[in-house]
Amino acid sequence: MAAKVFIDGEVGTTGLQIRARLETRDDITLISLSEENRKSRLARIGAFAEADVAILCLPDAAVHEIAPDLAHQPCRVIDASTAHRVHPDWEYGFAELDAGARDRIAAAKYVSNPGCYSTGAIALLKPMVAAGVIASDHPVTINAISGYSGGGKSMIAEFETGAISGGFVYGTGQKHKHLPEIVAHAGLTRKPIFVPQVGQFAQGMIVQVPLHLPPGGPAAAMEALAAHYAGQRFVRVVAREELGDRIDPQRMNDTNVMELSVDGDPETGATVLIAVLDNLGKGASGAAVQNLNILLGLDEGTGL
Ligand SMILES: NC(=O)C1=CN([C@@H]2O[C@H](COP(=O)(O)OP(=O)(O)OC[C@H]3O[C@@H](n4cnc5c(N)ncnc54)[C@H](OP(=O)(O)O)[C@@H]3O)[C@@H](O)[C@H]2O)C=CC1
Ligand SMILES: CC(=O)N[C@@H](CCC(=O)OP(=O)(O)O)C(=O)O
Repeated sequence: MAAKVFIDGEVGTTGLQIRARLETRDDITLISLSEENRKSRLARIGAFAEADVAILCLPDAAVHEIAPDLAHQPCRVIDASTAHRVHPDWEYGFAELDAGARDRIAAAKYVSNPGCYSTGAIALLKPMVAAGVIASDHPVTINAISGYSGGGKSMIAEFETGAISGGFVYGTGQKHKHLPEIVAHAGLTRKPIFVPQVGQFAQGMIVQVPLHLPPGGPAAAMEALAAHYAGQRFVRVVAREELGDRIDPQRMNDTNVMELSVDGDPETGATVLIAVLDNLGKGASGAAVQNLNILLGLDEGTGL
C-alpha cells in the first residue's frame, strides 16, 4: 500500500521541490490542502492525523507553533527547518554521517533534515575530527557561497525583481543559525568562524574549509574523506581536477549528490576542503526524500 505523505508548506521553495520528487511515484500518496486551508491549524492537524509521514517545510517560527499539536499525532515527521537540528529527541537526518546513521534514521519517529551549508561543512569536518587530522578544538573557518533560493520565497523575489543584484556577504557577526548543528554533528568543541555569501544565481552551493595542517596535509585530508565515504552513493569524494579550475557552484544542481574534494600545497600543509552541492538537492529537498525513503524502508535513492 502507498505511504501517505503530507508536506506542510507544500508551496514554498523546499516544499515544491519535495512535491516534484514525490508526485509521480506510485508508492506515495500525497495529502494536499487547498490554498485557503494550507495555513489552517485544524486542516493541518487533520492532514497529520491521516499521514504516515509529515514533512515540515516551514519557517522555524511556524514549526515551533505547530510542534505541540504534532506531539499528539502518530505520524513520523521530517522537519526541514532549523528548529530541531540539535534537539535530543530528533535524529539528525544525514545518512552518510557515520556507520550507524542510516539505522538510527530508519528507527526514528522524528528526523531533522540538515541545513544546506551544514551538510557541506559537516561532511568535510566530521571525517577530519574522526580521523585525527584536526583536533576537536581546532580553530576552523568556513566560507561558503549559496544561490539565492537558499533564502526561500522572499529572497528569490528580492533577486528576481532586481531589488538586489550581484549578491552579498552576511552573517559576519557569527550567529548564523547553522553554527550549532555544525558544532554538534561535526564533533567540534570550538565554534568555527562561518562567513557565508549569496551570489547572483538561483541554485547551487560551495562550502570551503581552509586548514593550516602540517606538510602533507592535503593528502591526509583526502585520505580521511575517501575512507569515511567509501561506497556512498550520494556523497562522492573526487579528485580536485574533476571540479575544474573555476569551480561552478551550480555543477550538482538537480541532483542529490554532493561532491567533496581537497586542494592545497603539500609542502606547507595549506589545505582547502571543498564541498559542492545543490542547496535544494542534497542541501534540502533531495535529502528529505532520501530520509523519507529510509524511514519507509525503501531503497534510499528511490525517486532521486
Ligand atoms: N531554501 C533552502 O535552500 C532551504 C530551506 N530549508 C528550510 O526549509 C524551511 C522552508 O524554507 P523555504 O522553503 O526556503 O521557505 P519559503 O519561504 O520558500 O516557504 C515556506 C512556506 O511555508 C509557508 N508557511 C509559512 N507559515 C506557515 C504556517 N503557519 N502554516 C503553513 N504554511 C506556512 C509559506 O507560506 P507563503 O507561501 O504564504 O509564504 C511558504 O509557502 C525553512 O525552515 C528553511 O530553513 C532547508 C534547507 C535549504
Ligand atoms: C542563502 C540563505 O539565506 N541561506 C539561508 C540558509 C538556508 C535555509 O534557510 O535553510 P536551512 O537552514 O534549512 O538550510 C540562511 O543563511 O539563513
